[in-house]
Amino acid sequence: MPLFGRKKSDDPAPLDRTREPLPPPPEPGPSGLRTLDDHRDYLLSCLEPLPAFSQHVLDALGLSLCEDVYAPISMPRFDNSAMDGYAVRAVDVEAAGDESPVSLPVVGEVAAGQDALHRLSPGTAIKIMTGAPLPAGADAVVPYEATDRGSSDVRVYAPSTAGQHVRYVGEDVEAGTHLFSVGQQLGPRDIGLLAGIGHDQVLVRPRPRVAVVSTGTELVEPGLELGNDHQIYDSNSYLLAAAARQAGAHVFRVGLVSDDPEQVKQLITDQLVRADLVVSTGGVSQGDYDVVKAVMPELGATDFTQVAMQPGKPQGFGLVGDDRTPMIMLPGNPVSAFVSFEAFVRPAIRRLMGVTPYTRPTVRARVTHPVSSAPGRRQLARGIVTVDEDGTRLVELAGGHGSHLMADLARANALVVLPEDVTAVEAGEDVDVWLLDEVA
Ligand SMILES: Nc1nc2c(c(=O)[nH]1)N[C@H]1C(S)=C(S)[C@@H](COP(=O)(O)OP(=O)(O)OC[C@H]3O[C@@H](n4cnc5c(N)ncnc54)[C@H](O)[C@@H]3O)O[C@H]1N2
Ligand code: MOO
Ligand SMILES: [Mg+2]
Repeated sequence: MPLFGRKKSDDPAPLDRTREPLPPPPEPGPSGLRTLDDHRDYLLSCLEPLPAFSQHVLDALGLSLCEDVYAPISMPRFDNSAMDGYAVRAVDVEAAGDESPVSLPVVGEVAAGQDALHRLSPGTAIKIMTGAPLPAGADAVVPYEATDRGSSDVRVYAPSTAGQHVRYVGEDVEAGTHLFSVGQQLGPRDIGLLAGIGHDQVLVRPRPRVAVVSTGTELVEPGLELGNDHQIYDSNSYLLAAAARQAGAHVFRVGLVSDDPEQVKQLITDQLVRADLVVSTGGVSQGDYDVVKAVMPELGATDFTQVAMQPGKPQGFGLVGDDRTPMIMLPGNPVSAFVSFEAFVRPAIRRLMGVTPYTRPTVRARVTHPVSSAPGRRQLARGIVTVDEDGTRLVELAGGHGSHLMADLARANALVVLPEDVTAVEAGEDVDVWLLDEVA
């Protein structure tokens, strides 16, 4: 069954989200706001990995395996040649040298894919190509370069030893070997090995179908004319669709909807037939037109809260519609939306995919300039990480803290994570960072 374009009703065992009530949301932390960790853990506790599908191995790239895989065949399947040359008995050419070549009659030939029809008799040679089965009676291969490449007789100019240039059955993988475990995320080399043992299908968790929606009456689709002096282009649905795709999701970028309660409700409802997760931006703060917060409780999403983080303080979450599809409602400022994606949506996508760890690994880096942070909030500042000639990881901030500063976000390659109780870091101190890109 194709994974793309599948409807939820196609799922072999649709998730039954109706039985278990949601756990109660966590209590506020020391600052009076919910901590980032509590909010993320709460979201994750309300999600379960998607049901497994049998999938073509190539389309399983990046997906999490739902079966243990054992090798049905050995690799190599048979003793074979590692070189183009002549199959011989090593003992027949042990005296060979530049000045004292050994001459052997060539009694046959075997290429890759062919059966080795003849048994090698003592004192003879059989032409053999790389990957061809070693004829019975032979125990070594002499490469062409050590011979005169003769056709009816061959002169061998170098001695050989038993086993030379022979690849033995099972020396790579023995039939029955346990190769892959449940939960393993498949990379290109794994897919090569799966194909090598003959698997065209594997059982994996599918890519979550993630619908991304921007809300805001001021928004205009990129490529269209801005209608008045105060309209802006919708960057969030592109930013988050790209980030979700990079995280492994199959993304539907739904685009934008104005701050009209009925339109927001209708558009979200329309997505529920296909989405495993809905992500929206905007409309979750205190404003008069913050409609997401106003209308989503009618569809079942009720957890609107403030998280002790900067940026990304206002957050919404809930299960919406009859089948209680998870929906994460992020703040509208683009940097807040992105940082919230990293803190909550990326882990949620990974949880749906059954891929661990859910969170980005934290690494350490040395700040090159002093950094300040608001008390009581976990700071997730845009940073630029480099590696100096001693191999020390350095980080400087990319511009200011403003959550509208998109160009600084684009040139950053990391988020600098400062704990809630830290208000200042001096140059030369080490801090935690999440690397967003590979840093040399
Ligand atoms: N009185 C208060 N006002 C605000 C508070 C607060 O605590 N009290 N919090 C501020 C913080 S922090 C954030 S973050 C924002 C969150 O706002 P909303 O989630 O309600 O988002 P909007 O009001 O819809 O938009 C905020 C801002 O972002 C721009 N935006 C929205 N969507 C997009 C998009 N798709 N592409 C580009 N830019 C977008 C929008 O034009 C606004 O400038 O609230 C603060 N206010
Ligand atoms: O929380 Mo807002 O995201 O600080 O700008
Ligand atoms: Mg607002």
